[in-house]
Order: sequence, then structure tokens, then C-alpha cells
Amino acid sequence: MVIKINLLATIQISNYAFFDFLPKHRKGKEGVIINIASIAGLYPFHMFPDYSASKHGVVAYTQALGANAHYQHTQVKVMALCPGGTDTEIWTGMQEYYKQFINDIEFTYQPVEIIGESFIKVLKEGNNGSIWIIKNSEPVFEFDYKSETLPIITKQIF
Ligand SMILES: NC(=O)C1=CN([C@@H]2O[C@H](COP(=O)(O)OP(=O)(O)OC[C@H]3O[C@@H](n4cnc5c(N)ncnc54)[C@H](O)[C@@H]3O)[C@@H](O)[C@H]2O)C=CC1
Ligand SMILES: CCCCC/C=C\C=C\C(=O)C/C=C\C/C=C\CCCC(=O)O
Repeated sequence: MVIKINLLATIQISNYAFFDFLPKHRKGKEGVIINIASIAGLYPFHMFPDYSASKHGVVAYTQALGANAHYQHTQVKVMALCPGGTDTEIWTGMQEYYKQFINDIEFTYQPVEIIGESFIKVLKEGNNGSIWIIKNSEPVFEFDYKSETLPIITKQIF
């Protein structure tokens, strides 16, 4: 279920925006899609494995559709936000088995307002394909995936 909602629905809606809605209806010269992933999409989290897998998918999809090879054809930027623990209703839906691990970890939920403020900053300043972290109420910053994961493949397959 979590894969269907978090990953498949994100892919379906983004594809619709990218290939259909934005080409037909956008007014400016550029379109922007910002997907909501999670820091659990950058590092595997043992407290929510299915969720973490779904968010890794959102990050990979965003980086692939956000390759400049696409932008040259479409002028649509695709980016993702990766929030850390944020004070919302989502935490009430955690599966019972995994709840026991929450108490072992020290963390404070950041207020939800910081996500909105960060969204605006990324919308205005973010480059195509960029992935942004919002954690511990710190200012949003770009994830340096080139130094942390394999580079995105556009020319060479190995
Ligand atoms: N709260 C957190 O700590 C974090 C949340 N996120 C992500 O932020 C996004 C928003 O989550 P929150 O606001 O925290 O959760 P939330 O549980 O407060 O809100 C989720 C919303 O999605 C709606 N929803 C759920 N299933 C749906 C479906 N099948 N069709 C249509 N709507 C559906 C719910 O009705 C609810 O309004 C999610 O993608 C979540 O994974 C990412 C990182 C951290
Ligand atoms: C104990 C948690 C410590 C750190 C939390 C930091 C980041 C969390 C990021 C998230 O994206 C987590 C958000 C929600 C988790 C709650 C429920 C997940 C539901 C999982 C499922 O349905 O499989």
C-alpha cells in the first residue's frame, strides 16, 4: 500500500504534469515539479522499511526525470524535498511493531511551517534535478548526492 501511495501515485501525477498538463497549460517559459520524498529516501531507516523503500524510489525517479537531457526538451524542472521528522498526523499511522524503535532514538519533530517556507525557497532557487534536505528546523540545504551516491547515468551505461 505504501508503495502505491508514496511511489506509484507520485510517478503517475508527476508524469501527468510533465508530459501533459505543463506543456498544455503553463504560462511562463519554465515549469517546476517538486516531489515530497524524505530523508528516509536518502538513507535506509530501520523503523520504516517499506516507507523508506518507497521514498528512495521517489528520489531516484526525481533525479532521473530531473536530468538535464529532459530539461533541454521540456523546460520543466523536477526537484524533491526530503524532510526529517516533522510534526504531522503521519506518526499516528505507524505500524505497531516498528513503534518500539522510536523510543530508542532522540529526536524532536520540526514544525510543519518550515516545510512551506523551504518549498518557496526551492521553487525560486533550486536547479533541475536537485534534492533538498529540511531537518531539525535548520535552513533547507541541497543534498550533495554526487559525493554520497553513484552519479546519475545519462551517457555511459556500465
Ligand atoms: N511528517 C513527517 O515527519 C514527514 C513527512 N514526509 C512526507 O510528507 C508528505 C505529507 O505527509 P504528512 O503531512 O506528514 O502526513 P499526514 O498524514 O499529516 O498527511 C497526509 C495526507 O495525505 C492524504 N492521503 C493519504 N492517502 C491518500 C490517498 N490514497 N489519496 C489521497 N490522499 C491521501 C491524507 O488524507 C492526509 O491528508 C508525505 O509524502 C510524507 O511521506 C516526509 C518526511 C517526514
Ligand atoms: C524515530 C524516527 C527518527 C527520525 C525521524 C526522522 C525522519 C523521518 C522521516 C520520515 O519521512 C518519517 C515519516 C513518517 C513515518 C511514520 C509512518 C511511516 C508509515 C510507514 C508505513 O506505513 O509503512
